[in-house]
Amino acid sequence: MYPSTSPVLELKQVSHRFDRISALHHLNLQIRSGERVALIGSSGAGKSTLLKLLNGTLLPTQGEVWALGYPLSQLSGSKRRRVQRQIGTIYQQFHLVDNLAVIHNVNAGHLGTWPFWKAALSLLYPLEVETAAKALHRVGIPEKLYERTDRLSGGQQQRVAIARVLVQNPAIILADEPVASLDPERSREIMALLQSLVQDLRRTLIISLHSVELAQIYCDRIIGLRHGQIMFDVPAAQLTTAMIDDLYRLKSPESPA
Ligand SMILES: Nc1ncnc2c1ncn2[C@@H]1O[C@H](COP(=O)(O)OP(=O)(O)OP(=O)(O)O)[C@@H](O)[C@H]1O
Repeated sequence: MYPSTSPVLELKQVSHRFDRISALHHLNLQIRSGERVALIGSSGAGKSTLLKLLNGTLLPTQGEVWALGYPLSQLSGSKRRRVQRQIGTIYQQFHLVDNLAVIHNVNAGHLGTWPFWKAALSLLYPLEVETAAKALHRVGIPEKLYERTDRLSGGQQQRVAIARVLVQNPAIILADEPVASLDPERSREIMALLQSLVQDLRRTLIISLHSVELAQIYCDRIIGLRHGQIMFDVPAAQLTTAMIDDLYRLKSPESPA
């Protein structure tokens, strides 16, 4: 069992470059179990890159990312995948298979643990129906179990993506702008759902958001990223207008007017 006092995610002097673009520079960060952390900052600040480093989709070009006590870049493929199964990710574009019934998309949460034959069989005769139904019930759309996914609204599709993560049952949930495609009311509903799920299930949430307001309402810690660096890392209640203005300012102070 992973000790609850240790950080569940840790970045030690992490930098990441894409060829000539330096996306993140020398980040140091610790995230503890149960925290709800929002990443905010302008387009291109490095939020998605940071989330990809945290779930091991990308390995840093410098430094080390530790997840649940393991240094990701030093793990063999199978060991890294085992740690990655403990980290579920939700995306802006849902990443669902449109022409399949909802149950198959929810069951995709088992793909990290099911052998190939089981996944293939389940496409013909859905397996673990009760688990999928429970997850859909938890996200508020139990009646959609056998509906074709592309017949659902954007908000409902995001609920399916969240149900898939529930089935995966990870310790950590990452969300990359999960409400960016939704209207304000649907955005608040999805944020409230994520907040209640991670609280009830005692999970950790790291979420990138374009809305500072949503970050303040639904998260307890806010990290501001600017040009690949951490500008601030504060409890949500301590975020000030000046900090927000500084974060989204178009020019840096040293730039000529
Ligand atoms: N695959 C890639 N190849 C090259 N450059 C990349 C790649 N992915 C991201 N970048 C660059 O890295 C920097 C950080 O991008 P990133 O997507 O992490 O920002 P972001 O804060 O998530 O932006 P947004 O809010 O628009 O999603 C940007 O300069 C971007 O152009």
